[in-house]
Amino acid sequence: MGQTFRKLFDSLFGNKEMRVVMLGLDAAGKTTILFKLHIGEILSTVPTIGFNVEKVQYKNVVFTVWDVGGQEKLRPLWKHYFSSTDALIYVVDSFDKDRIDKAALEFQAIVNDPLMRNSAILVFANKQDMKGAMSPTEICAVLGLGKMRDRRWHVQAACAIKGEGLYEGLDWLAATLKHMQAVGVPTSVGGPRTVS
Ligand SMILES: Nc1nc2c(ncn2[C@@H]2O[C@H](COP(=O)(O)OP(=O)(O)OP(=O)(O)O)[C@@H](O)[C@H]2O)c(=O)[nH]1
Ligand SMILES: [Mg+2]
Repeated sequence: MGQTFRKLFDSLFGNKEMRVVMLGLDAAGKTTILFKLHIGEILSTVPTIGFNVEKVQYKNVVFTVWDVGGQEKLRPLWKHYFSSTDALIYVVDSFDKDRIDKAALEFQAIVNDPLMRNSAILVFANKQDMKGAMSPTEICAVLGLGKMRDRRWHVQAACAIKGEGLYEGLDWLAATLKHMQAVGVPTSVGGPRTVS
């Protein structure tokens, strides 16, 4: 009986736990976003060697966010974080025009991986405070999102150091994941993760 109530409560209020992997080239702003979401202030960040992981609760959804270092030598490790992942947060430095094509290539490799074929995709077009930064529409075009008709994706303008756009992005993610689960669309592929 208790279990039944619990299930009813969860289905009404969406007390869900979601696994999210946050990727992007080095210096895109991933760790800044994680810190800002979790503790609401910015500590200075150093390039992540390996990963940071934090639980962030927002709108009855507990996001376990894996923030994985983005340096070139670390990118081959990204795939170890794909199994059982419900959502990808891909962070782009909108001011780094020199590396936007590289960011797009890495993005395509992630979203085309069989283990990521169901995951919802939130793109943060970060560093919008920088004069001359690419707009979310430009980022959307370069990443090739317009062609991805069978996926749930959203590009969110953000400025991580000021915290702008971050909760709007999570709003979309929470609503999208809840909707996918409510209508029975799978969000993840694979069994329990092996990397800890
Ligand atoms: N101007 C500006 N700088 C930002 C913003 N977000 C992050 N930064 C800066 O970008 C630099 C890199 O940020 P990190 O959060 O460490 O980047 P990362 O994606 O975690 O990098 P790796 O750990 O190497 O993969 C830091 O100096 C941040 O202060 C932003 O919105 N605007
Ligand atoms: Mg980092």
